[in-house]
Amino acid sequence: MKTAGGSDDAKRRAGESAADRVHDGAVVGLGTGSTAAHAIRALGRAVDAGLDVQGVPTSFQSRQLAREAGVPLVDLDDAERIDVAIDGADQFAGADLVKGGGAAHAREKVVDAAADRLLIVVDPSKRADVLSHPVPVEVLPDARTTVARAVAEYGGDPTLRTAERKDGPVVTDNGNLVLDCDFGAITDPATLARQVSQTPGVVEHGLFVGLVDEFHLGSDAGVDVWEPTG
Ligand SMILES: O=C[C@H](O)[C@H](O)[C@H](O)COP(=O)(O)O
Repeated sequence: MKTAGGSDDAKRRAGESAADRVHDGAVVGLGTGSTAAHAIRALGRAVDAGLDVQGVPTSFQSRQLAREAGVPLVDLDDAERIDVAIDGADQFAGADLVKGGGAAHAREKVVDAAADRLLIVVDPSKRADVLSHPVPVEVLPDARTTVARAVAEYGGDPTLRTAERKDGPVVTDNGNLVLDCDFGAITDPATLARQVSQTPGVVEHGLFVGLVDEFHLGSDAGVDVWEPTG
């Protein structure tokens, strides 16, 4: 599992803090990544202690982890509602995020946007004044070149994500490819998000604009919780 970034203790504090917010009877979106994994494990312990929840996984990884932790699952298309989603981020600035370091951002965005409340769990290494992390763009395999050309026209530098323990590209849970697109400093995330979304062949991108209800930032000292403004 990807563990880059801050300390595991900081991630654990953030994940446990968000899991504490989940009420009995809730349907919970289960984000992907090393920080959301701590929330899933904490939910599993809460289920052992009697909490009644159903989890909606956002990836193969979060489904497996939830199974191991004992969190009962419901598929996204069977869930009548999602009360709260808990998810990580690769970078945040103000209320906006870059996600998709684990290539799970397409399903994450569907679940996170459908949730009544989205709680984002992060550590201090994710904080920025302006977003500048390369934006993962999931593309239909045949559209890789045309999307890469369009991204270059928007001022981005696209790189096909390659696998670490397989020759060739990363293939997402949805059977698609990922272009990591470096736009430098992203001063207008909403406009860039619209441009990339409108590009034929793009399945989903990792810019999450205006979706967050609450941040849980774990550090070695504790957890800060706040609601973004604007
Ligand atoms: O595709 C993966 C997700 O968007 C993750 O939530 C994101 O990459 C953050 O992961 P981590 O908590 O491991 O840094």
